Amino acid sequence: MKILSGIELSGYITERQARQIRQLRQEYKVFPKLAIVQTIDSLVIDRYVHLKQQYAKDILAEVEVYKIDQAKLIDTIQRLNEDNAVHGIIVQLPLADTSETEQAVNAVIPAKDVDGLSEDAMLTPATAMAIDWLLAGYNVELKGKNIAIVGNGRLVGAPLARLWANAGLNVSVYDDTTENLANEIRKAQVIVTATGVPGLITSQMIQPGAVVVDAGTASENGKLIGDVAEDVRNRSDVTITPKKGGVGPLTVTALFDNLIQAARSKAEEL
Ligand SMILES: Nc1nc(=O)c2c([nH]1)NC[C@@H]1CN(c3ccc(C(=O)N[C@@H](CCC(=O)O)C(=O)O)cc3)C=[N+]21
Repeated sequence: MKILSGIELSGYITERQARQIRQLRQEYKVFPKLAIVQTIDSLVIDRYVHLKQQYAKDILAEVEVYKIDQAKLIDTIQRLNEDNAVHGIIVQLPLADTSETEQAVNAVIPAKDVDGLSEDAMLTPATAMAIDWLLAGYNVELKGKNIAIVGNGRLVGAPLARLWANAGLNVSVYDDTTENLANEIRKAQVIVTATGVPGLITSQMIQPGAVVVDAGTASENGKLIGDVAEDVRNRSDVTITPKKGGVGPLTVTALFDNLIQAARSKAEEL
């Protein structure tokens, strides 16, 4: 088993980001700030938010967390849209009431949409960017390969499929309800999975020498658990993301790359 280490790759990018932020602060007096809006009080969500705050500290970015009642969500987003000191806004998903997800992510103005989740997003969605970086960083050639994306969610599957289809790659999108999922996935040399169904992807679905990216984030007893079954990790021919330190940390890094870009656009206006 060969490992695709997101944490290792992110180390290099973090250094570059710290330099970029130092320059923005010193030369332009722009202090990149991310606002995180959260409507659920849960340990898992709190931990994700905490990871972003920790990362920000390392690169000298600023983070403000708004834990609010969902009734105030749209108002809060609009206020942050207008706040000149805020360069990026993320609506931490899931929302307490998921029926408003569409409306909420679309309320973020495109220039500050560092998650890249709204319909008119200008920036690349962070998780898609992270997975793209990870494979490029480990020299995994995507051109000419059959790529299976399992899961068509708003955070990972859908934006990644769009990114890669636009790049002319051969992507097929499935989910946990696809009939004969095993047969479909077996055709792929590269598999990205983000369904949140633990153990969905088993060894018998995976062709020899395949590359597997597990971006599933189900949680069981407060522990993060991916989509890939244990038997896949026992294979010596497969290249795969680790249980910890895979896509997750790179997603945070990608998010801050978008924040830096948003802050730079602001600096150029000055
Ligand atoms: N609007 C929005 N944007 C998001 O980007 C977003 C979101 N909502 N909602 C929740 C998911 C989840 N997510 C993760 C980020 C980092 C790790 C991460 O770094 N995980 C560590 C482990 C962390 C630990 O459990 O200690 C790892 O994989 O090694 C995981 C998951 C971002 N999300």
